[in-house]
Amino acid sequence: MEPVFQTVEVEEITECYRIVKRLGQGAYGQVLLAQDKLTGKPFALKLVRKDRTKLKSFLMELSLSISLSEHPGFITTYPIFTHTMDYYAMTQELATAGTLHHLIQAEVGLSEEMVKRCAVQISSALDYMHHKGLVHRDLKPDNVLLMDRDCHHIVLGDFGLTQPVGSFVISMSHIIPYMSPELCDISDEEYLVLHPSVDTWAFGVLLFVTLTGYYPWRRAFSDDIMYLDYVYWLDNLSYIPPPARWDQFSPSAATMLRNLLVPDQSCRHSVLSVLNYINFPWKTDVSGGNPWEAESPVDCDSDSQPIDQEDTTSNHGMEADNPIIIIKEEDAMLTLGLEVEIS
Ligand SMILES: Nc1ncnc2c1ncn2[C@@H]1O[C@H](COP(=O)(O)OP(=O)(O)OP(=O)(O)O)[C@@H](O)[C@H]1O
Repeated sequence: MEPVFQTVEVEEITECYRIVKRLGQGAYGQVLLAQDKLTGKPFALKLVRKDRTKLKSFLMELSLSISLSEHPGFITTYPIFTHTMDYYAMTQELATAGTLHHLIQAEVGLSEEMVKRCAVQISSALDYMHHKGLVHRDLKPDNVLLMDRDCHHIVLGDFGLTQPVGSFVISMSHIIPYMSPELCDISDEEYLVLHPSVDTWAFGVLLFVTLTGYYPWRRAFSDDIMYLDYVYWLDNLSYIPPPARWDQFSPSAATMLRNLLVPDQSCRHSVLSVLNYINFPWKTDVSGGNPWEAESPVDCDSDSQPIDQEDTTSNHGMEADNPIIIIKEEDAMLTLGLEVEIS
């Protein structure tokens, strides 16, 4: 990839920027609200520690972020690479309303209208990436940045894990609820050939979370009872009621989600398939009869393998709730008036 940015080398980041506060903290660095010392313009400054990140990886993320900026569904990243003694830094447009994660109310979620607005914008952004041959790989509410609190304009950020379709992916050190079954299932000696359907799965989980305020499961793996309940339901749709929380969705929304959350990745529908359901209600109409009658199975090409089914009979029925946990570390820091330390 050709470098498309200007390089700035300074001893300390505060030589160029005035740090206002911390916006977020990641595994490899932090994101700060900063102001350009010359123009006073505010922006987000993403700092990554040099001792935890390879220069090549950082430049790859920077280049990808800059090139995706041309689409309105992605955060604008400015073509500047700053490095100090300890950090690599990139500058981005400020998402003034925070992230989707901050907005979701645990055990409640968001209004259907807002979720639909998000669904349209996220599906368009993901479809754009997929057509460029890229997989985001880290779609979750923390990486959906908001330009307004009503979600009329939202964008995707954080391309630290983004890779081309067909890349080899090794097992991750930790598993999160947004990871697809094939990602959760990579053993230490194996790798997965990356496909856009991992984003489709994460998108399905994100819609579930935003509509309910609950995770559907902790991880899409055979040791998770809620995931096993879901898989068991898929195989017995006509005979058993939906697992907990799924009864909050209208049959249309449940079909939409099941088509995204197909355990067999080759049967997952595209992210744009959600648009077919936009004009239908997504939450259950409690005044009606049983909306769960006459369910049809998940669509799957006739060539595709059937869903891998374990005997989960004994696991049927929920034992644990999974409300989402909202950590507002930066809010707490602000309330306490703590300084953001930065060299
Ligand atoms: N452009 C931005 N405007 C406002 N806030 C931002 C912006 N970019 C990131 N943030 C905040 O910083 C947090 C971390 O950002 P980001 O995910 O890019 O960093 P990261 O180090 O890759 O994090 P992680 O390791 O969790 O993936 C976001 O969840 C968000 O709260």
